Amino acid sequence: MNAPLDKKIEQSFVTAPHFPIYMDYSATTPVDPRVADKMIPFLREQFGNPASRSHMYGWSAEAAIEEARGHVAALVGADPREIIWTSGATESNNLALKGAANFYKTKGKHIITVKTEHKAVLDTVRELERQGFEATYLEPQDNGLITIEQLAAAIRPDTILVSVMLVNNEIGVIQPIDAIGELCRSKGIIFHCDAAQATGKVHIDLEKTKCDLMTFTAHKTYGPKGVGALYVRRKPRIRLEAQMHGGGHERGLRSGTLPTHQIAGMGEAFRLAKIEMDAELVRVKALRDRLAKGLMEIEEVYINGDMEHRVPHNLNVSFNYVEGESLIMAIKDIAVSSGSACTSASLEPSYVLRALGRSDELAHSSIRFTIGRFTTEEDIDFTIDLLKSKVGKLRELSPLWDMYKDGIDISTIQWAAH
Ligand SMILES: Cc1ncc(COP(=O)(O)O)c(C=O)c1O
Ligand code: FES
Repeated sequence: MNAPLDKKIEQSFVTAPHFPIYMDYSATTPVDPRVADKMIPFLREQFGNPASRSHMYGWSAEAAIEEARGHVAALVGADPREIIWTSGATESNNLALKGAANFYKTKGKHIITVKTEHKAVLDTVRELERQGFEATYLEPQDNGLITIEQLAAAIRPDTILVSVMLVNNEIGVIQPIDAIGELCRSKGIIFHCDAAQATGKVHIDLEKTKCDLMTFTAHKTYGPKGVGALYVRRKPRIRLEAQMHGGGHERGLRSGTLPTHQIAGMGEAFRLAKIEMDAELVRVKALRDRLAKGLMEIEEVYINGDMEHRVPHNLNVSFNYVEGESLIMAIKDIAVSSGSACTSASLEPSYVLRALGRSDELAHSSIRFTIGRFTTEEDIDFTIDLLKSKVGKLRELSPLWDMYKDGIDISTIQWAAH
């Protein structure tokens, strides 16, 4: 896995002389061609700076931005004035957490989050700890979900902020954000939710859900990379300390010239998601269930995370007695990941699966399949056949598999220290 990039690409074209079937939709999605078409005019004729108030170029860019703001707001039941453009979910999480913690620090310094959050939340909370805030990291249950009782027990008089994601990027489980919102509101605590993986997959209604800050990104929902948004509630009004200073764009909350083409793309992607979501979820779920059924025909396969409270496009599976990285190398014809894209560069077992109580071995032998808008039934059937054959071959080489087959309980073996 650690060969130079050009070597890796070259080798992979030897074993699979074409682009592999894409099953990594949670790392990023392809841009929908309709989204790309929407973006192009803002790179060509309508290239104006949306902040230019004195001519047609500026006005048309500004109009595109406000149209897109409306589409993003409409998908999540927000007022367009509650949507602040950012460069993606990482920035939105930083702005939400640092912005709220610093604005409200005189009220208290305690923050609650969950061990299985994305690094863009965990590392930001760690940074806040370095600045003098205190944090509690909730441990999810074996199914990946937290309970409302757990959260209630962690709340202290000085808790100012709770951050719980809507959909987990590795295992796809959906956290109970309606109940979390109710509890936080009743205690006067700000509730931030990272919904990067949720748009177009879970119905979000911020008129109903008592969430104060919500993070979005375009590139997980068939939009371009490098653009996102932060929802900032107006009623009751949530205040933030800006993290980016400059020209005072986005009502002073996020300075910087707005990337019109990116934003127009995000707006179009979210507009399409709203229209097509219900039909798409049914189609994708049928494909995911077909994949799950096929893979479960292999012996010693475990699904990670709750299957009921879960987005329909995610399947995270551990193939016991097979090393995850070797399996990924053996199945070059499909593009999957052994965890989340950001952490797959390290060979550490997934911290998300570890937090669910999975052993190192099972965490190491896990693969995340995430499918989507352009996945076909043929892709699924090909994947099942490929996995059946490669898992079988790798196990033939595994002494542990032989022992398991001979009925030896491996957990009782005393391994030599090294
Ligand atoms: C849950 C979650 N939050 C945040 C991010 C970071 O998003 P972005 O790439 O837009 O910064 C991701 C992407 O992997 C994610 O899955
Ligand atoms: S791309 Fe999802 S973890 Fe970074």
